[in-house]
Amino acid sequence: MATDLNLIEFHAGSTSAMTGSARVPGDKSISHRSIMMGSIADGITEVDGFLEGEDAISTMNAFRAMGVRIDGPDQGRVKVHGVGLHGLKQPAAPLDCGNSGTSMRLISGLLAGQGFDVELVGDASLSKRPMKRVMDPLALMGAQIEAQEGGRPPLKIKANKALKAISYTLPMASAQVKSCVLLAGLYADGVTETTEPAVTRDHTERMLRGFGVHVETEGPTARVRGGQRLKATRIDVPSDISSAAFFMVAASICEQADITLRHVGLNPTRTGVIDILKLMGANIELSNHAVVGGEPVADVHIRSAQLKGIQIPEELVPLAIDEFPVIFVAAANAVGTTVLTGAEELRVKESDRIAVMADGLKACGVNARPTADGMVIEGLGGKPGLRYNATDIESQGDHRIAMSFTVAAIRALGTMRIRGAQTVDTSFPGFVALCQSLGMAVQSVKVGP
Ligand SMILES: O=C(O)C1=C[C@@H](OP(=O)(O)O)[C@@H](O)[C@H](O)C1
Ligand SMILES: C=C(OP(=O)(O)O)C(=O)O
Repeated sequence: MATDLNLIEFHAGSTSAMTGSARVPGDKSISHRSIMMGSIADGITEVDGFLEGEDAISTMNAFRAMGVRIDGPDQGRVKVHGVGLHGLKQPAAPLDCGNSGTSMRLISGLLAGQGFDVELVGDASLSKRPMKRVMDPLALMGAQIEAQEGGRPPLKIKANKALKAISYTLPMASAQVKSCVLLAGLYADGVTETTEPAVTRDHTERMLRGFGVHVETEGPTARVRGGQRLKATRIDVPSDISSAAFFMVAASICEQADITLRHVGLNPTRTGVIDILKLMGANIELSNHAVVGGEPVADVHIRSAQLKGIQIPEELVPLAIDEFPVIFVAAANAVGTTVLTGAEELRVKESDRIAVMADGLKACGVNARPTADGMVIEGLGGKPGLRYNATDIESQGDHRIAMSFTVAAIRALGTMRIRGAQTVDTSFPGFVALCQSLGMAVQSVKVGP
């Protein structure tokens, strides 16, 4: 996708009331993994609630190109006809991971131990993101991978059917790196072990177990023995808490809001955003708790609240890593100062989310000071009636930037134009319709060819 072009703009205006209930689309992390594991399983895996966003579709197309039959998606239903642990075939062309870091990093782990050469490419944003973090452990396992200057995509992976098991301590808190090594570990001789410096999302470990693989976890360490076969299963994908987060903040900062988000995935390695918003004084209640396919879910009820600035606890950072763009919007509307530290990973996402959010908030009249590993934001919420300036925002090829400023517009003085907003389809197809259904004043306007 041409992420640097302005094809779609969102025109978002102030909103004083939000009501209703909604179900946001399926979890992106779980959707990717359902295709990857379904593809190398024995038998047919049926998936419900699959995210029909471009990132998950990139993963789907990559496995189709390696000979896997995948039916759907049809209203969230997908059938993956697994080819078994050693059944993937060499693709005829490079695999296009689009905008998706998860696709490139997890697939490189799965493909490091295959009997064929393969190349992984991505769009302009993905082509700037660091891949050395997965190349280093895979090289220790004996994989041969070439990248561009500075370890950037494209990645060329050489055929190699003799991976060695390793014991790897991750230098950064990254579920993508952990998952990459564990997936490569399925093809290694012996037990592969990862140790993470802080808790990160554990969907890979949970889903591997769902496919009958024995994964041992002990504190920060996960272990998998190579050669275990995966048995096809059913997967019910919960709604993505990262997508729900936009409405948690929207309803919190809106003057009169009372909304419910249904069936949201509440895996404890993902709920940092709820903890952070509650520390800021948000009015969030959970009900209808259930467990689907090994993942906890619940309905999330949010009402308006006067938020206050906080020092964000560092241990919550990896548990809310994708939600910081919209947490910054919450902070901009709080009373007092919010300080984030220990979040340098935000600089290597689809955009540099510290720099891009600070620039956008400053253009809105908010005092936002970026730091090397976070941000200091002086909230405007304490001054009754003070609303920030409406302004134009560039999404910079980053879906979460586009959606965060759509939420920010709730308290803008006039209409905000969010440029390059087509990128939202990577993780949240139907975003604008869902905003409208809850009462937000936003339009999608086609401006490009
Ligand atoms: O494993 C995953 O599905 C993801 C892990 C996180 O990335 P990192 O591992 O780079 O922190 C997150 O930002 C990304 O959206 C999805
Ligand atoms: C960082 C993200 O995704 P990915 O790394 O898969 O591109 C995200 O969705 O915010």
